[in-house]
Amino acid sequence: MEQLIEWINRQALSTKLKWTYLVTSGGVMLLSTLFLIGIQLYFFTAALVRQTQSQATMAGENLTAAMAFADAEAAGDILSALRVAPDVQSAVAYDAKGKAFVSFVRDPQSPPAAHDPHVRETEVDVRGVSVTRRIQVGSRLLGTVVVRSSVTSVYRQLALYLALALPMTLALLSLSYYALSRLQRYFTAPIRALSAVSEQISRQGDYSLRAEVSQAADIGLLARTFNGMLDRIQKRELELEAEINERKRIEVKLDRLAHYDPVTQLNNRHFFNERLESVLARARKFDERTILMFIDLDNFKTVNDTLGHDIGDELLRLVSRRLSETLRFGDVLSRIGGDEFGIILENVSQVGVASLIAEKCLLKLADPIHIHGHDIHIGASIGISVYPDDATDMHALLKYADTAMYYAKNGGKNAWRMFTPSMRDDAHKRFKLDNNLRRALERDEFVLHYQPQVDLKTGDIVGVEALIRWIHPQLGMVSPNDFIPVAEDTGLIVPIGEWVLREACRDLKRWHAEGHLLRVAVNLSGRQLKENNLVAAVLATLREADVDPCWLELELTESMLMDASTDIVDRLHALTDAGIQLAIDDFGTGYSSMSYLKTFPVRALKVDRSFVRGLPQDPEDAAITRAIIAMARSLRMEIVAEGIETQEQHDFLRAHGCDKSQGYLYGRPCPAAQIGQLLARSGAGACAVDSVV
Ligand SMILES: Nc1nc2c(ncn2[C@@H]2O[C@@H]3COP(=O)(O)O[C@H]4[C@@H](O)[C@H](n5cnc6c(=O)[nH]c(N)nc65)O[C@@H]4COP(=O)(O)O[C@H]3[C@H]2O)c(=O)[nH]1
Repeated sequence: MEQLIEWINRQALSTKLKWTYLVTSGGVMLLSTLFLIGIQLYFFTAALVRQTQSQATMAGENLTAAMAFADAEAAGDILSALRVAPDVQSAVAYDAKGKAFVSFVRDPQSPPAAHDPHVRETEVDVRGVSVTRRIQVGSRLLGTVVVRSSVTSVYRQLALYLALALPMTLALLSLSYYALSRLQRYFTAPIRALSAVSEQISRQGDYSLRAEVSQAADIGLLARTFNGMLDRIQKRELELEAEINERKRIEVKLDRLAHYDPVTQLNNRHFFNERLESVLARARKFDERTILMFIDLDNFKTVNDTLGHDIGDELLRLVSRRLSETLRFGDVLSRIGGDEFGIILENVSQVGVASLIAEKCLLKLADPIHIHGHDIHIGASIGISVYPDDATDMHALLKYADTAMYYAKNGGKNAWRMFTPSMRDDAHKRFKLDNNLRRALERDEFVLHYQPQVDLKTGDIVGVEALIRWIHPQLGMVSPNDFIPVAEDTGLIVPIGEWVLREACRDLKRWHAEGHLLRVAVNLSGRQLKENNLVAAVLATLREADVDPCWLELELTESMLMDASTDIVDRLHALTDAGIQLAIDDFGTGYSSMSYLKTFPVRALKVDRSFVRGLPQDPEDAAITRAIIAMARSLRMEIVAEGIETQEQHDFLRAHGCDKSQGYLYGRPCPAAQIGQLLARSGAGACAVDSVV
């Protein structure tokens, strides 16, 4: 039963309805047929009873004479006459004592109708009808006659009726089944269409499909509601799709931003570090060698500032293309900083490969790069560290490659350097310096020394150069050559430079107050020049110390001017407009082109001591020094020579028209107090140095 209910539940609604109709109508038909059969049975039996009664009555009347005369033969004939009635099975005449007198039996096998004075005159059972009639003359009873008819004919007629009714019922049921199927298909077509659409939607996920709206009120409403629901789902789906697409786009963009450099389309530092980590993990596992290279472009800043950022960007693109052309498939090239590139060479058999690749890179970058009519010469400084030879730790490898690159740059640029253990000590020292430098200012560990500058014509001290010294509590006196580059890298040079200027102005004010009118030269670092408030800060310091700007000379290097942006040029003009003098330090070592000198409001050139060293014997040094002095004259600039150690050098420079000199010959850098004593010895005004002139 449960299985049947389950089966019914599984059927479609249309099938259930169809079978409900069929079972109901089939049941009704069956019941009405049974009812008709019952009625038929009743009427047929009643007719048989009536017929048997009349036959018994007639037989009783006809038997009266034969029974009165005990004429068995005549009585037998009368009963045999009942043969013509097909339903009569037997007829028996009994005498008054109830003894059978004569009988008629159609079928000798079946028993004749028995006489029972106690039963009713008419007796009906399932096999037949028995009717008993009295035979009497007047009030004298002669006997009884019992006629029995069979109900076979009744059953036969009913069977005939059934034989006709049953096929008819089946035919009607089949017909109604067929008609119901057709009707049901017709009526349920909109529902099926609706479910087909919903099934298609769920299969294909296509929410643009719509159900056909039927005219039937209820299903039409259902279809309209269904379509309305689809409208909303489709709208939501489209919104969701747009939202997902937007999200994906942002994710891709963020991923690109996180891992790619938009200018060169190379991977960025973030990716580079991630990749290096995984490459090193692999190298560790398979005992492989990995090479790490840092490439820093030389002079990129100059190009960027002088030719503009568009050309700078294009230059980076072309450089990255050239670098990738030197590498093989699988090597990693990333832009890890403004003008810095990083290379990872995986699974390298020999360390020598690193130098080969570095050479190839330098060679590739040696050819000028043509951009918008400009021929740009760009070199590079390359630092190399090797896993596991130099270090096994990723951070150490990165630091060592950077240190080696720093060495390549400091060694004259356009070169490569492999990391060496001595560099490690240096890097360590730099690191220590960096940490200590931060505290040096607070702990007042800096002192200022001054080196006299002498007028070559008069021999008077006309100025001093302020040179910083760091008295480290453990390391002792640390050379500015060691800590100034670190201070520049870390940005600490800005507060340190401010301190130097403050100190120098204070000392100068004292000397001026003592009547020694001299000028102080202060070194300015490139980092300070980039500070927006440089001019304001310098003028404020001068104001604070009550020193006229004309007594201050700021020393710049050629490289600082070569890299100068328009902002910096404006700043330099603002300084000179305020009355401050500008001098170029270490002149002659940086750039071959002198044309930039016209752009900047420079008043003095300081000939680098490397040219002075060979004077007067070295013809080349002599020629260069003469040329520099001549050029300065034609540009109406003052010329100052550095590093004068001998009388011959002094004489040569004086003879060739050099204005001022500075060097150990006149005095080593010394504390302000000593300079004060030197000035005091020479009396008021500019003082002459005794040892020379
Ligand atoms: N062999 C030799 N050397 C001589 C002679 N005369 C002077 N010198 C040295 O040459 C350097 C001159 O300074 P510089 O070229 O500006 O070069 C300076 C300058 O670039 C930088 N520096 C020093 N003080 C400061 C400062 O306050 N600020 C900035 N930004 N840089 C500074 O450190 C550099 C080195 O300074 P110092 O070690 O004091 O070295 C000084 C000085 O001691 C000589 O006759 N022979």
